[in-house]
Formats: sequence, C-alpha cells, structure tokens
Amino acid sequence: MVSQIASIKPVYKIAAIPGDGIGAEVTNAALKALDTLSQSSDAFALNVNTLDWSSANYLTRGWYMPPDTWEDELKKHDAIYFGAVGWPTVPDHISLWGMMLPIRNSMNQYVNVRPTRVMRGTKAPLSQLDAKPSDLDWVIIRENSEGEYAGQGGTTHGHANYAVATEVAIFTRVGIERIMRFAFETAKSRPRKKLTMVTKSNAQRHGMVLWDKVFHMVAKEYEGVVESDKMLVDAMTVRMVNKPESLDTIVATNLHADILSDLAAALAGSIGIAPSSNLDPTRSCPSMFEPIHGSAPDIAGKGICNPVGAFWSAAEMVRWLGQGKLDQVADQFMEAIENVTGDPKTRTGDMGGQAKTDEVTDAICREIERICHRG
Ligand SMILES: NC(=O)C1=CN([C@@H]2O[C@H](COP(=O)(O)OP(=O)(O)OC[C@H]3O[C@@H](n4cnc5c(N)ncnc54)[C@H](O)[C@@H]3O)[C@@H](O)[C@H]2O)C=CC1
Ligand SMILES: CC(=O)C(=O)O
Ligand SMILES: [K+]
Ligand SMILES: [Mn+2]
Repeated sequence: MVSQIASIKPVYKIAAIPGDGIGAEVTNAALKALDTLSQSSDAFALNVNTLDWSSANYLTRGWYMPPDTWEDELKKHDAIYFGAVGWPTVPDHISLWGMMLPIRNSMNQYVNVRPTRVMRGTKAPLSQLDAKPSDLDWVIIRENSEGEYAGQGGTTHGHANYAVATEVAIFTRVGIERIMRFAFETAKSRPRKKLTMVTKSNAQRHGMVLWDKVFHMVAKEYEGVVESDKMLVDAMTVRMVNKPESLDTIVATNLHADILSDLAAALAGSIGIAPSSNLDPTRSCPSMFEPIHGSAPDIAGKGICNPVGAFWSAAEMVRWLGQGKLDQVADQFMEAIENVTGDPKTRTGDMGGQAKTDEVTDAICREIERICHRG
C-alpha cells in the first residue's frame, strides 16, 4: 500500500480521527508537526484522510463509524492517528464502544505500548521523594484485545431495583501468550532487560492464575536474557511511587495497565505528555496511535491542552511506519519535543506554564525545522 515518490521517498496513507474535545485539538497540532517533519526531513510524505467520526456527528447521524464500511475504510490506510472519543452528551460506554474499542479489536491491535519517562522541564511529583528524573523510565505493555474490556456480560431487570449486571473478563491462552512474548521482546530490546508482570492472582483465581502460569512458561525461554519478576497490582502502585528505579518494562491486563499508565503519566509530570501505540504486530491491519488521555471536556475549547502526548504518539507512528528506516527522523522529532518542554515559555498549564496549545505547536514546528536543517 505504501507508494514511493521518485522511487526513494515513501508515502504513507493515514486515517486521522480527531474525535471529541481536546482529541480534535491535539490531533490538529500533531498533524501540523507531522507535516513540518515530513517536509523538513524530506524522508517521507503523508497522505492524510481526516474522518469526521465524533460524538457530535453520532448525535445527528446515529453512528460513530459508518456501519458496514468502516473496517474496509480503515484498512485502506497504513496507520490510524486518533485523538480521543467521549463527550458528556453521550454515555461514555456508548462512545467508547462506538469507535475506539471496535477499532482496537477489529484491527487486531492486541498490544498497547505506553512508554513514560520524565521529559526535560517536567516537574515530576516523584522529585519530592528524592527520585531523580532518570529513575522513572518505563514502558507499560498493555493487553489490548480481551481481559476486562472483552465486552462480555449483560443486564437483566435493568430498570428494577433488583437489577443484575455481569461484566465478564476473558483471558485466553493465545491472548496471554502473545502479549507476554511481546513484553519479553520489548524488555530484551531495552538496556536494562527487565520485565515486571502484574496481576491480581491472589483474589482472582482463574484468569489471573492463567496469566501467571503463561508468564512463568514464557519467562523460561528468556532465562539469563531478561530478568523478570511478578507483582500484585495493589502493591505495584506502591512500588511505582516508592521505588520507581526498580522498574523498566511492565506487562499487565487491559484494565490494570489502563490504570497504571495514567498513574505513570501523573508521576512523570502530566497525563498530557503520555503517548500510546495500539499495535497489530503482524502488520496485517493498520496500527493506531493516540495520546493516552481522553477528550478532557473540562478544558476543551480553550486552546490550553498539552499537545506533547499527541506529538510523542505521532513520533511513534513515524517509527512504526518506517520499520527502522525512519528512526533517525523520529528521534529528531523527540529531540524537538524535549527542547520545547525544556523551555518554560513553551509549557502548557498542566506543566506549570502558561503557553497555549498553538504556541507549543508553533515552537515544535520551528524546532523540527531547525533540527532537520542542522545537518
Ligand atoms: N482513548 C480515548 O479516546 C479515551 C477517552 N476517554 C473519554 O474522555 C472523556 C473524559 O475522560 P476523563 O476521565 O476526564 O479523562 P481525560 O484524560 O480526558 O482527563 C482527565 C484530566 O486530565 C486532564 N488532561 C487530559 N489530557 C490533558 C492534556 N493533553 N493537557 C492538559 N490536561 C489534560 C483533563 O483536563 C482532566 O482534568 C470521557 O468521555 C472518557 O470516556 C478517556 C480516556 C481515553
Ligand atoms: C479507554 C481508556 O481509558 C484508554 O484506552 O486508555
Ligand atoms: K486518546
Ligand atoms: Mn485510559
């Protein structure tokens, strides 16, 4: 699907789904930065197809994604760039199940990679506990296709005061094994070669126990290569705060990793800086890149949201698309991001500054141009 210009520069087709609230604001910022990066680096080009799938349009059209055609539509692209979905006018379970979760499921995006580290210029709450910025440098590998978000369950007597509802978590051997292998490979690729596996296998005695069992099985194959250990999720929150330097790569279920990654982002300074990659490691479907935060209705429309998590997600998209050939360009993008977070004048309110989203975006674009033209 990737075409070439003058037989050297790859052109990638991107489906951009800005979605709701600040999702749209940060997507707009990320697309500007990506445009600057592609032109300044001259290493790739993007053909961006923006899809108007949102809660506002759901309310008038009755659908988030066009029924029957959305899967084929998305599969025409090399990657998906996503903002966020969710707005107070639509129940959150309708919006999440109207767009984001079906995409993750249908596009075989069974891995969600969530790196966190303390970016230059960030005031991490952990520093009050004498932790150094370098003490927090983690990658959370989130199981993204089943577990607590499998969508199984139901409601009986929903309108009665004796209503019954079930929410069934699903853990499959195949699902666990593939996420464990991905996590061990990620840990192996990082300098510390260290993996911590998180469950709640004391209280939850079936699915979580299967997680432990498959983890120990896969761990044997990495003996002497990757150091690994196991934590219960409640104690894990304590370790993240008190001993951040003892962690590197972390693997956890859909729900646990969702929660732990918001905690990780807050410990690193702000939820506004954290990225995520929803990956189909088989590359048979487009992978999806989005900041970990939601639509933030409390600050939407004010032009003050932090676009850094969206930029970092965009850098990860470039890295994924390039399959090794665009790593240098993605690194230049990251260098630009940290130069901008490092400057107090270009930090948004969540990072203790006063800059507007547009000012940060302009600064990033200038920095990208400077870095790419430097040499
Ligand atoms: N992947 C997605 O599309 C996600 C969607 N949601 C949806 O988003 C809506 C709001 O959810 P919340 O629980 O409030 O989570 P949220 O992540 O949208 O916001 C939580 C808090 O963090 C702040 N925040 C988030 N991103 C920020 C940024 N870039 N810059 C500065 N501050 C930022 C917000 O202002 C808010 O105070 C809901 O409808 C929810 O279902 C939530 C999480 C992920
Ligand atoms: C839904 C949500 O909160 C997440 O994917 O992070
Ligand atoms: K998001
Ligand atoms: Mn979340």
